[in-house]
Amino acid sequence: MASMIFSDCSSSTTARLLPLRCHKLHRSCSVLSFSLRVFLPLTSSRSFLPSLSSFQAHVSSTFVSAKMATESSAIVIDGKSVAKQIREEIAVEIARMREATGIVPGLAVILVGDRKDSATYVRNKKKACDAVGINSFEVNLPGDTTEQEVLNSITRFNEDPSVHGILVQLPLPKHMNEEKILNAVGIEKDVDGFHPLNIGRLAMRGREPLFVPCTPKGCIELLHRYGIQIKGKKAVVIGRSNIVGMPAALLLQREDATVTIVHSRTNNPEDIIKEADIIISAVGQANMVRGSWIKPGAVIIDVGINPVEDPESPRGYRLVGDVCYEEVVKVASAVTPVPGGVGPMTIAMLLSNTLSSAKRMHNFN
Ligand SMILES: NC(=O)C1=CN([C@@H]2O[C@H](COP(=O)(O)OP(=O)(O)OC[C@H]3O[C@@H](n4cnc5c(N)ncnc54)[C@H](OP(=O)(O)O)[C@@H]3O)[C@@H](O)[C@H]2O)C=CC1
Ligand SMILES: Nc1nc(=O)c2c([nH]1)NC[C@@H]1CN(c3ccc(C(=O)N[C@@H](CCC(=O)O)C(=O)O)cc3)C=[N+]21
Repeated sequence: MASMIFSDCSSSTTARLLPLRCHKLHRSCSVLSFSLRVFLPLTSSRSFLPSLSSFQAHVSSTFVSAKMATESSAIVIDGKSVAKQIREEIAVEIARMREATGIVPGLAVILVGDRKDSATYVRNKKKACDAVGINSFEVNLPGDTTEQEVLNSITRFNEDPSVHGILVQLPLPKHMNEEKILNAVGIEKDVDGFHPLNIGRLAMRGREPLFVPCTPKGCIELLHRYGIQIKGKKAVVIGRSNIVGMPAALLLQREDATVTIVHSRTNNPEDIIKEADIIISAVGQANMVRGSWIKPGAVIIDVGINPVEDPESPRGYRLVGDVCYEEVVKVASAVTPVPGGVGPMTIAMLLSNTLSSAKRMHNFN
């Protein structure tokens, strides 16, 4: 996690989710002078999962024309609710598979070292597995363990038929060769989608990866489920890491967006970002993207998870995104909050990849 910092943005009003009636009708929102398309969550026909929508059941159309509100005008893309819905869909599928075949999907997580944030993520993944009926296997190794010991655990899980997905929690301790370790995960169990063969296939036209990395997949799934068109749009991805930025850009391109990547050496990033219809930010800098950088009506997916000091919070800090939420919510047409945006989707996609893996291995559709 990035170190804690104060930011101007964090000192203004606290970000709040819009009430659902604002998503639905928009009559309760005050109106500005220009129109925009308002996006409603929907069970995407392109979704990898069957249609099952509880919180959307009352919403009949994909798009509703509406006016932009003067304050807190953007639609809040509610990743927490969408992730919950997806987990429910996955649980139904897992039960169906178990009843038909007796097979229960299994996910193995390898955690090396004692980083608090990593331990929290791993705990949350285990809870999520339990809730949907995935067996979870966990290996905790001390920070000073050898690379060989990590490789041994991977080999064991590669050979274990009750394990359908293997995740090595990142970051690894500095003395370890991340490339060597990630390469050891069998490609058919690479539910993180970090194996170079999966990433290579993602990058190539006409090739299909066995798994798509969870966080970028979660970003695209949110766009689909909110009926936000990607094809033909100008998209900017901020950040080019192997686990988020780069695969997010590849996925957007596969969805027929025209994609630009902004990174730490980009000149005049604001000018490039201002052109974008869709922005995915994965930087790790609290509140970096300001309202003035955004084209009115743009859609913003904020991947950043940044702790900022907050004496009023029980933990002494709270999490904010890369985007100055209070500012962009007034300019964008839709935005993901932090927390409650992309984070829960990452875990939902991990469960989904694990289920797909088990189905593929056992030829179950
Ligand atoms: N919600 C979720 O599920 C997840 C959230 N995260 C969060 O997303 C954020 C990014 O994670 P990750 O991709 O692993 O981070 P990395 O540190 O690996 O990558 C950050 C990227 O941002 C770029 N960058 C850094 N500073 C700037 C800047 N000022 N302007 C433009 N680009 C910049 C870097 O550029 P360069 O390449 O030039 O160095 C790099 O490409 C973090 O906050 C992390 O906690 C991560 C994974 C999952
Ligand atoms: N091999 C590997 N795969 C990963 O997918 C991976 C990883 N390593 N290392 C670390 C990052 C980070 N990551 C997150 C997952 C969920 C939330 C999440 O659920 N966040 C909640 C908030 C949680 C809280 O309050 O602490 C939210 O945004 O609402 C965040 C971050 C996965 N990562």
